[in-house]
Amino acid sequence: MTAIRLDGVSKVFEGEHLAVDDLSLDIADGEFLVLLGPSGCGKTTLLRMIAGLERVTAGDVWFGRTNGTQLAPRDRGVAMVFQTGALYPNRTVQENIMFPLQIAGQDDAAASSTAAGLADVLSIGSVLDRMPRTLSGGQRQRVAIGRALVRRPDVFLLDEPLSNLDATMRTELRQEIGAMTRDLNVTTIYVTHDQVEALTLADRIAVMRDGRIEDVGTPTQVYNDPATAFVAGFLGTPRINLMAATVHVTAHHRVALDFGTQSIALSPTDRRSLILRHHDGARVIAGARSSAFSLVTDDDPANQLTGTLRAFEFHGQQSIAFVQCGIEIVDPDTVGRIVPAHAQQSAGDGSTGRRTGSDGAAGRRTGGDGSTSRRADGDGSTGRRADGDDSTGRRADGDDSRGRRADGDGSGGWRAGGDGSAGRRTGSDGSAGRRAGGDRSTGRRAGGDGSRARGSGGDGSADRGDGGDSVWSGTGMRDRSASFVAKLRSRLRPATPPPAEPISPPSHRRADLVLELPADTDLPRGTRVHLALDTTQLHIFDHTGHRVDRVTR
Ligand SMILES: Nc1ncnc2c1ncn2[C@@H]1O[C@H](COP(=O)(O)OP(=O)(O)OP(=O)(O)O)[C@@H](O)[C@H]1O
Repeated sequence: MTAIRLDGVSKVFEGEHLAVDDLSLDIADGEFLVLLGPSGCGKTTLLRMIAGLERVTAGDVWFGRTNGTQLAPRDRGVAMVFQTGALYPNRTVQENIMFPLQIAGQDDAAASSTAAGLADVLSIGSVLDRMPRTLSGGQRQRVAIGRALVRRPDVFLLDEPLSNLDATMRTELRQEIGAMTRDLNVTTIYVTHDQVEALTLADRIAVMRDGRIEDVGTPTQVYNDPATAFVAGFLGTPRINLMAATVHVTAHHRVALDFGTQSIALSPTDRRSLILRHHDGARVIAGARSSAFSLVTDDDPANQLTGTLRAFEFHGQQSIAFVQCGIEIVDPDTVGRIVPAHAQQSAGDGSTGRRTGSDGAAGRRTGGDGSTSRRADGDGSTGRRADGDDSTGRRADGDDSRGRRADGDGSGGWRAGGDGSAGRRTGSDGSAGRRAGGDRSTGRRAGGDGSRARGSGGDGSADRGDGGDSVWSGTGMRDRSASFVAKLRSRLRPATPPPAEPISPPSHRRADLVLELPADTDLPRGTRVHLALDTTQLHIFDHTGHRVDRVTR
């Protein structure tokens, strides 16, 4: 059992591929934290850096008061379960589970008894003598979990453990993982791109994009009060409707959101009105989940949007309506994505912010067009050697990048409103203190013996790790690499002055509002529909996708 602190952690893969970008986060002792995000955002890389299976290019990983950045995997008190629980094929279920205890020197009788007890808890007591090849996928994952937990690790890491299971098995095992980790009170980090798993399991969810945390909070917070348009779009089915709007301030300081052919008024007492009335003409994004809309009749005086029902789908429990209102709909996946400087320049013709945005993002992540340009700028390794700076350089660069981001956020004149730093801010604000190790720490602590050696990777992760590599053990080397990361980042986002438009403009990929309606709603296609919009349920983002009203966790 231990708290974890990630302090400015970055990972650069070969080819200047920045997979994790200056990420800071506190995870409380006993907390269940879910890393949620789309494929390729850096979740697994981050998990592997915590496990010691991947070198940290810059930053530090703390386990309690111990700086574990240089610790070998087996010395971290960490156990990890992978997507496909790798088992020893020639050992029975019981032998698989008891193996870590045997390695630790426990006698066979005691190890066997502990393994059998744990197998019962995991509902695999009846298959103790079976070989792994005869098990279902769900049973195999249970064995892998048992083997990881048998030595009571301080930290339990799970990387998409349910992704190969069918829906029923996922639900079942998901609930068991939740119950078991709470009973054991082990600090758990769980990687998934499945929002249901995240919302149902987590004490807190950290939503990642492009190697950074965009938002972190309880499931209710990130769902009901998302810090960015991307987070709002990632959580919830159907996806939130993100409508491009222009702020219109009347002579009487009333604020309306103008969607082109139609508009809605905000209540004068709405706190967003108080912010937006200073931003007449600003482009914003109004996010409304389906629940914010209700079907009304034409003469209803409420704030209304009118449209034509283009399609209507029966989904059993409810129906989904696609309503054309002539409103530009913003794609949550691209809004606010940072465009590398070279991609902006090379886009040149300005024809397509959209294309620039996605090329830029891909380039940065895959070393596609982006890496070519970067090399032209100068080789990363040369920069690193030439720099050869100490930690001061790193901190200066780091601060610089933070400041730059804050500037960038506000480039649309939104500095007073949303600074968009919620992820970073909440990630490092000592939220550990808030959770205070959970109310559930007592039982677990009483049960464990607290020894660090205890949890040394029951899954054999120690054998696979490279965290003890002596090349990386020198402080100077790490600081130089930190400096390298800062340099690399500065090429992605130029330091000063901030580019006029560092953020890819929102792209609009669909023209329908998507609404959930009762299953028995009877509406033919082509019907003219009137939708009342409850503006108190609106989330309003600036053009970079950050909330205009500050999100504090
Ligand atoms: N060993 C590696 N060498 C180079 N690039 C890598 C390596 N491992 C991961 N990457 C890249 O780093 C980025 C982050 O990968 P990572 O596996 O951490 O993402 P993820 O969020 O876990 O994705 P998924 O949900 O698909 O597993 C990806 O673009 C990936 O291609």
